[in-house]
Amino acid sequence: MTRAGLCTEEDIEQLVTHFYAAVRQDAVLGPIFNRHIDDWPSHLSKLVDFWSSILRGTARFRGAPMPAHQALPELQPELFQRWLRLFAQSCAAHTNAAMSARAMEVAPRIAQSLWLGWQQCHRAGLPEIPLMPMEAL
Ligand code: HEM
Repeated sequence: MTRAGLCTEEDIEQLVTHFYAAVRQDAVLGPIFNRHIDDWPSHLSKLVDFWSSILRGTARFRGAPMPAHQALPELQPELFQRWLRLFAQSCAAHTNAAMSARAMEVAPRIAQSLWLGWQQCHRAGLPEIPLMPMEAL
């Protein structure tokens, strides 16, 4: 299967829309996202580009996730874990199981990398706090 054959743009739009609707309703993550994001349509469009680049190899994404997350002062491992649990729920609810499986391989690795980068920025010299493995969430 080519990478573009894994899923359609519509599949990705559905996943991103479902996930960020859940995020915005989440008691803990919702207020953080709503504090930092003024323009939701533009955020969702950027996230569709992000996942399209990863899952379909379209190379459309032009952002910089590491500095964007390092600029969020309130990040903690529990927040990444909560993000991953919600993302897993949105993936499980999607009709394209192959796409969801791939997204769930990639998302924990990106979360780990963003959390490591955040700690290097905000906890330099302190012991690294690991994220819990996905199976334990
Ligand atoms: C604790 C968990 C997370 C929180 C609270 C969070 C929050 C945010 C917020 C508020 C923004 C917008 C920043 C801005 O435009 O000023 C953002 C951007 C973004 N997030 Fe997250 N995020 C989390 C985890 C993740 C993970 C695990 C991924 C990927 C798997 C991800 C992917 C992205 C991407 C691609 C952007 C756009 C970055 C850019 O503008 O270049 N986020 N996130």
